[in-house]
Amino acid sequence: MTAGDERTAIRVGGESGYDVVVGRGVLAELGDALGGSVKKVLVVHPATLGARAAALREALSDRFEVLLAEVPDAEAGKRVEVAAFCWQVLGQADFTRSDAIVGFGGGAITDLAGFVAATWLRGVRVVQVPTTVLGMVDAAVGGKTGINTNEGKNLVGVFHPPAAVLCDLDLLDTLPKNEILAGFAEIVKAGFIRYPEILDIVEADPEVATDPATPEFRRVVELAIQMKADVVSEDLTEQGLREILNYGHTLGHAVEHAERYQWRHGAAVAVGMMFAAELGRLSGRLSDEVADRHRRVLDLLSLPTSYPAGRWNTLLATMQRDKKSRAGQLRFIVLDDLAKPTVMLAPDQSLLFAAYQEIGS
Ligand SMILES: NC(=O)c1ccc[n+]([C@@H]2O[C@H](COP(=O)([O-])OP(=O)(O)OC[C@H]3O[C@@H](n4cnc5c(N)ncnc54)[C@H](O)[C@@H]3O)[C@@H](O)[C@H]2O)c1
Ligand SMILES: O=C(O)C(=O)C[C@@H](O)[C@H](O)[C@H](O)COP(=O)(O)O
Ligand SMILES: [Zn+2]
Repeated sequence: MTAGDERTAIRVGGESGYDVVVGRGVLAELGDALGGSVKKVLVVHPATLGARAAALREALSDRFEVLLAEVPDAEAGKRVEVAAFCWQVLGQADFTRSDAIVGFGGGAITDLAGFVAATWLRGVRVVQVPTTVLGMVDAAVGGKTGINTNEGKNLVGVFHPPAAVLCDLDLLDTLPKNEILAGFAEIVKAGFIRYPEILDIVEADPEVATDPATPEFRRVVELAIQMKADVVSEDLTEQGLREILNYGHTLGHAVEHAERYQWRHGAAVAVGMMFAAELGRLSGRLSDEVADRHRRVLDLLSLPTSYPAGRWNTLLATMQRDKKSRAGQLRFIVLDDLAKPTVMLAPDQSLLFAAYQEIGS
């Protein structure tokens, strides 16, 4: 790993291995990443990135026939109607199995584009070009694709690894600060479950850590990607180890659903990690010191650490529908210590409620 400006390639192993490339200007590698046998390319993007998507089409046009699909922003794009719109575009353009899709946007877009690629003709090539911090460190890596339903978050999806992930840090120049901070929730997650060095860097100076121009930013981004790459290399389809990536997500997804997706995913995960830390503390697994560190680090990043106390019943009902719940039993990732995540199966209702009271506002 590097802290400088050069290109880094982080390998994801498994049956169909691929590189996650990080650096400035790496978008120029897209043509090669798509590959020589591809003829047509569909770039899925939100309106915010319309001008950049048009420039991308121009840059690729000497090698490929490039189509653009502008889709609704953020969670509004992760709907079956939007996937159907993309399928229609692919059908009308006679896309074959040797053509490819590019997800060009934040995590919502890469989830949608990956899902469309996984389902079109039972699976075509996808190259992910994440344009948010969250997309780079988490969503675009690992092949988990999906859309939401009225009942909950990511309830429909397929594991479909990308052919490559290009994280061009130049794309972050236009990303608003609150989006950078939301992405840091997943980076902090990587800090708690695998690389405490991330927490040290954020605590040392959160301004420096969250500034895409600094080596500290590059370091935490690469550590988070490395963590995810290692985990999904070992367990693509979440038979075991991969579950740790859900730290903070059981409650986090329920918060997103309760807020009708008006909260950033990262903000909801921040609250979810606070809840998981309290579950760990109250069950006697986690020290006060590590539990308290959650609040300190998330506060430094201006991420939320509490949620209105009266919403428990709604959140509980949504958590029961989460895909981590099995045979009616809730599952949470909790910590025994820093970098020691484990599964807590079917915790007592009174423990859950007590943990929720601790984060209630
Ligand atoms: N598949 C996975 O493993 C995985 C992992 C983590 C999160 N996710 C999913 O990712 C989604 C959240 O991703 P997100 O936080 O990137 O949100 P997002 O995709 O909604 O993007 C956030 C906002 O940033 C804007 N934007 C994107 N790139 C920009 C740029 N370069 N400049 C200016 N604006 C830009 C978008 O238009 C959008 O309004 C959630 O749906 C979550 O479930 C998936
Ligand atoms: O890649 C994973 O696995 C994760 O759990 C990463 C999470 O950050 C991400 O939000 C993921 O989409 C959640 O997965 P889900 O299966 O709980 O929907
Ligand atoms: Zn997440």
